[in-house]
Amino acid sequence: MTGSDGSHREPGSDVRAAGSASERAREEEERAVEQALALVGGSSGPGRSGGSGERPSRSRDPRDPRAPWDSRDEDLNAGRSNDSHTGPSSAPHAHRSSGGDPYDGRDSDLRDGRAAPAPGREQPPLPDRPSPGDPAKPPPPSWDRARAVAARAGRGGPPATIRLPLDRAPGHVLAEALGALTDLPSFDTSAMDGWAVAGPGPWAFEAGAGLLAGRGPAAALPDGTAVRIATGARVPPETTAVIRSEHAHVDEARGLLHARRSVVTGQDIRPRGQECRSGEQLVPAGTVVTPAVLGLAAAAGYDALPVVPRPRVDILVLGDELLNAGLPHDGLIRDALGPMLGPWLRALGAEVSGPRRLGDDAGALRSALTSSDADLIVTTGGTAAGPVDHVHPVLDALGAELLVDGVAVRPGHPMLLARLSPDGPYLVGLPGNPLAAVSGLLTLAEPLLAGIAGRPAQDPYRALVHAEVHGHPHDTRLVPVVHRPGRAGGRDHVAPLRYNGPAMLRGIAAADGLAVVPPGGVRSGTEVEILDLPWAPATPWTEGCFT
Ligand SMILES: Nc1nc2c(c(=O)[nH]1)N[C@H]1C(S)=C(S)[C@@H](COP(=O)(O)OP(=O)(O)OC[C@H]3O[C@@H](n4cnc5c(N)ncnc54)[C@H](O)[C@@H]3O)O[C@H]1N2
Ligand code: MOO
Repeated sequence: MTGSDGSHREPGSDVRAAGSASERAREEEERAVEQALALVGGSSGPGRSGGSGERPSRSRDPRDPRAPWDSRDEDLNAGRSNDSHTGPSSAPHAHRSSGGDPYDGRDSDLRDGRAAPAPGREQPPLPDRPSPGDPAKPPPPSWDRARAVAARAGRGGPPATIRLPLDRAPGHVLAEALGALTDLPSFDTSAMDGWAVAGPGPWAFEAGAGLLAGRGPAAALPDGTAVRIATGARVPPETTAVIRSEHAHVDEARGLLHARRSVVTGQDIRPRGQECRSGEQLVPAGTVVTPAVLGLAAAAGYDALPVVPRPRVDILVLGDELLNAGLPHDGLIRDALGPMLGPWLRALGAEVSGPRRLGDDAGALRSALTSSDADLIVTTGGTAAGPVDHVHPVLDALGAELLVDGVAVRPGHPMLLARLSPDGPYLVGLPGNPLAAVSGLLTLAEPLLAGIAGRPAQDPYRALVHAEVHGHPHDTRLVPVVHRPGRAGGRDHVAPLRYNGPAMLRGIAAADGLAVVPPGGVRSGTEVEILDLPWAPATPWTEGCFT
């Protein structure tokens, strides 16, 4: 397999000056570390990145349900500041030159030797580069265009509909609008435990349990009388109000009921049809079936729901160097993608089979592709032009149509989208570098699956960022970020995370989104487009997130 990140320094590969001469020197060094961290978005808090007191806000949804923040960012900060003084992992930030932190993606982005543009600065046009392995290939599509192609491909087929019993419907997308099958409530209902009364009081009443929920219709209530009633019971005809038991005085001796406060006609009665009338649309087609939608559907009379079947996805993991268990040894490494992709794809609404580990075996890949009955095959690794990178040659041999062959995005530029045959499965080829694979998953697989599943595309939104994020000279960068609340009247913002190199998962593991950084980069205090990760609190619900 092709090694892609030979130029990366591993955390700790830079050596910090040990044993500073004086306390002041140490303080100065600490300040320098903080400044370096701020430049790569690894710093947070007052006086570090931004530090102006202005807090950018998550601008998508003012009703953002994100809970007030817990210890997450404190933990991250603690980790960082500890690292910056004692841990090996921050050493590169302390001593790197302004040329680039190995973990902000710049060094891998700069294999062609061009300098990273300063955020927000206009870039001169650059000549087209050859794509991996094939100098004759046209330049790859932009990140936006690649996503649009994938989304359109997903929406291409005729929408399928199945009916699933309620307990199997969560996480699916409604194929049709849900109309109420009944009025809700379906009869006039008491909203409180108390007394149903007719006309002005006091009211004569009879002893006994009175009217309970779930019983048949009661006789009409004569004027001047009252009957005990439970919450949820049918209100008898001619009832003018319900009086809560705590607002009623019962004169047992005289058999009379008195109201302790004035009675308003209709009080504490839920009239039939208050929430909806039969046939009224409750939720539109395309809605994800959440637990709340299930409850509403059940209340409105549904036993089964019309939904779009989940897209079926086969995962094929390529690479002879991969281990399924234990510690890396003898040049072999753990497969990080097999364990990650199944749950991630389920969270995107897919029904997943695999991962199957095929090694670097073109024959095995070919027969796995031709025998698959999935809607989408996701492969990992083997997308580049190394001696055992078999994805392109096998797709060529099968006559597959390449819809996207490389994308102008870092990491992940060798990702691809193909269709094996006009009616056959799609294939998303994820690069082997783990963060590059995440990039391919969100750039190509996510919009394709959303299209197949009838799921509405994630609304793009922007959030403020309190750090400069450097851009690649000509490609979009996807950078792991975490949302942070504004404190002390400040505004919510996102903090870019370190350890965002193509071969690293440490940054994305702490992230709840990816910043979409345009080639010009992003200046501190401005907004950047955010792609939510499936576990971000505001992401549309899917069953996969909960199972
Ligand atoms: N001549 C060129 N070579 C490469 C280029 C290029 O432009 N020209 N691009 C590099 C980039 S960027 C990437 S990304 C990789 C993509 O290569 P492949 O998709 O062929 O991936 P592999 O070579 O199979 O693996 C790359 C890297 O990732 C490790 N890997 C693979 N699978 C896994 C896994 N399941 N879990 C953890 N790690 C995995 C693998 O061992 C390699 O280190 O191509 C570059 N080359
Ligand atoms: O830069 Mo590659 O696309 O490692 O991901």
